Amino acid sequence: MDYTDILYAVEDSTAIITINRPDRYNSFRGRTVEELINALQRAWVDQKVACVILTGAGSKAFCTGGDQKEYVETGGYGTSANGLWEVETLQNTIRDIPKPVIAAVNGFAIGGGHVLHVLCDLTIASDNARFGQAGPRVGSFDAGWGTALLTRIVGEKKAREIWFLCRQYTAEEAKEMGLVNKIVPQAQLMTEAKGWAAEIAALSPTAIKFLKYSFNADSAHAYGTTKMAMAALDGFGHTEEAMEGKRAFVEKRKPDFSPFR
Ligand SMILES: CC(C)(COP(=O)(O)OP(=O)(O)OC[C@H]1O[C@@H](n2cnc3c(N)ncnc32)[C@H](O)[C@@H]1OP(=O)(O)O)[C@@H](O)C(=O)NCCC(=O)NCCSC(=O)c1cc(O)c2ccccc2c1O
Repeated sequence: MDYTDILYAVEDSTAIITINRPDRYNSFRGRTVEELINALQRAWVDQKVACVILTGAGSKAFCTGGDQKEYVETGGYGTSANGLWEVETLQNTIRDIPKPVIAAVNGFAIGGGHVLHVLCDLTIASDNARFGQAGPRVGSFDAGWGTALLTRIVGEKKAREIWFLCRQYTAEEAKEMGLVNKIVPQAQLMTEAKGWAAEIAALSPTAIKFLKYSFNADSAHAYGTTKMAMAALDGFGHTEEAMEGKRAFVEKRKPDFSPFR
């Protein structure tokens, strides 16, 4: 597959997947999601690869979730070549790939982009990183993994705060919540992430695989909620309420959800 929205490289034993849409703050559309799944599958089968780093191009954003401009312009995020919108498959692939995935968060991890880092096994953040959910502000909800795993990491009250208030949190605040393993200056982010990946590469891949699957098994029940939420979003995304949120973002104004209470 030729990539337009991401970059893929293998350095030593680490696959580096970079979302490459900096002009859209590395938000994703159907094509991006399809390419990310393909890249993760390449890393999955490549025997040289022990670990994956997921990051974003440029200095502003790791990933800001669904491409709101695309949605307002075209009525959707677009699909894969097979006609499916495969974000659920992307999320499951991050969980299922038997190799650790390290999020190297180099700026905003917001909305569906925040959920991607939550799904990653480890998160290294640059000192300018900002974390948060945005769904309720733009008429969306990336629930399931996005709520259940977040709750496991930060606890019920904080997870509800993150989703219900749509605030942004600094790298330090995210680390205090347990969302981040380490913070480094932005210039050192990839070196640090590659260092962690190299440490993992020196260990038994089979032990790592079964440990990852063991961690996953303990939260696997949330898959059902993810399916329900994604199916519900299919219907909700085109409602006037949801479109008010998306249009407001693109038009750079506050949304008015008052007619929908
Ligand atoms: C990330 C921000 C907080 C940054 O704010 P800041 O003020 O610093 O910068 P700007 O807002 O001016 O942004 C700079 C520039 O980038 C463009 N941009 C940023 N984010 C996006 C985006 N998500 N889509 C498209 N474009 C984006 C922005 O328009 C500016 O461009 P200019 O041309 O004007 O210079 C802030 O940008 C922000 O809040 N961004 C939006 C975050 C957001 O709402 N994300 C989507 C949430 S919904 C979602 O992610 C989602 C996930 C799923 O998995 C789904 C699954 C199934 C169905 C639906 C899903 C879904 O909706």
